[in-house]
Amino acid sequence: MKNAARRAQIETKGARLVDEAAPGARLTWREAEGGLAATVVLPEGAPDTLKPRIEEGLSNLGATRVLVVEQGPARQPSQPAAAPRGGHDDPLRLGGARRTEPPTKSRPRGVRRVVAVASGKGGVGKSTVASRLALALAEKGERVGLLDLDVYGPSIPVMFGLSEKPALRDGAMLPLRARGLSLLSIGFLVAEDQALAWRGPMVMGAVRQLMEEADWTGEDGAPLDTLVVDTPPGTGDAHLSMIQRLALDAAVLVTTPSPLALADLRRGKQLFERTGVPVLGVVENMASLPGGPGPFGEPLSEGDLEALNLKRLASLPLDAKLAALPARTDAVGTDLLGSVADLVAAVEV
Ligand SMILES: Nc1ncnc2c1ncn2[C@@H]1O[C@H](COP(=O)(O)OP(=O)(O)OP(=O)(O)O)[C@@H](O)[C@H]1O
Repeated sequence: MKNAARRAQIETKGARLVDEAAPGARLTWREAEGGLAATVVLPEGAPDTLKPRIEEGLSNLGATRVLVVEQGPARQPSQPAAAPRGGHDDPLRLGGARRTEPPTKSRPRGVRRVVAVASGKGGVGKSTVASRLALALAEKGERVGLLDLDVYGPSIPVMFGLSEKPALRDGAMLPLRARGLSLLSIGFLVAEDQALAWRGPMVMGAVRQLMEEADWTGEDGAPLDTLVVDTPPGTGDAHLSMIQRLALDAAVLVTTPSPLALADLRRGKQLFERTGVPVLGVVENMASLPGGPGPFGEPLSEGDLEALNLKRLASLPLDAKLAALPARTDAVGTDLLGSVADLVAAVEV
């Protein structure tokens, strides 16, 4: 916003308005759409009537965009993000080159529990595990959503045969439905082959929209029990910046048993724990073929996992049924993740 005096006026009046309406709420501003966008985090348990009041008040003051969210359950404070730097770890500069303040964690609207599925490298089966885990939770009677934030290769649209753009309700993006799941993907907002060509801030804008401006509440008004998040592969700044913005309740790591897996697992575990997110353990993928080890060699040893203080949650074989799209209506491997689903369903929120 060019006019500094006007900006200062909006910020001051906005701060007073939020302070009076909801003492203890946090208000942050950022430049957006040629003006000022506001994000307000209300204290846990704030009455629902506050949100529209604050949205209207700040819009009337001149905010171009207002997002009001409720604080998730208390957890360890997160470390500020490492300085964004681009380069190998962050080719899209998703770290947010212009960020000047630590990000605010937000809990997606209409969601009780958020679980990330993550891997240090691409192609290890993260989306395969995320989609089967979501279906396995749904088979257990949970209301489940799957959020695909994999900017490097969003697979959910193809996996579930979806190509429509999400509808909007009161400015919030509504998930699509398939196989009993609520689904949103970066691939619904941008064609898969275009995602990498996008400039970093544009990609981050789409990611933010999916994380903060979606409403997962069902048509009957009930929230999701669990939102499974398929995160982009990696343990760099891009990843850190993304997970710092989501109020995650737990994470599941996915790996193949390659010699480099241990270093990846260590980095992945550290990344989540640095931001106060408990890691439930590891799903080892493509770990075996009938009668022997899989293409990546022997499974990870108990000793190695113990040294990392990580539990093996499941060990999936290289199997055509896991290569099949989860949109198929017959069983496609959810049985293999049943115990992981039990563990996730037991995560207290
Ligand atoms: N256990 C398995 N058995 C057979 N095929 C598998 C198995 N796990 C994954 N695949 C196949 O391997 C490919 C990569 O899997 P997937 O897309 O899940 O990996 P990813 O880690 O999410 O990759 P990306 O980082 O590119 O998103 C897919 O074609 C998938 O069907």
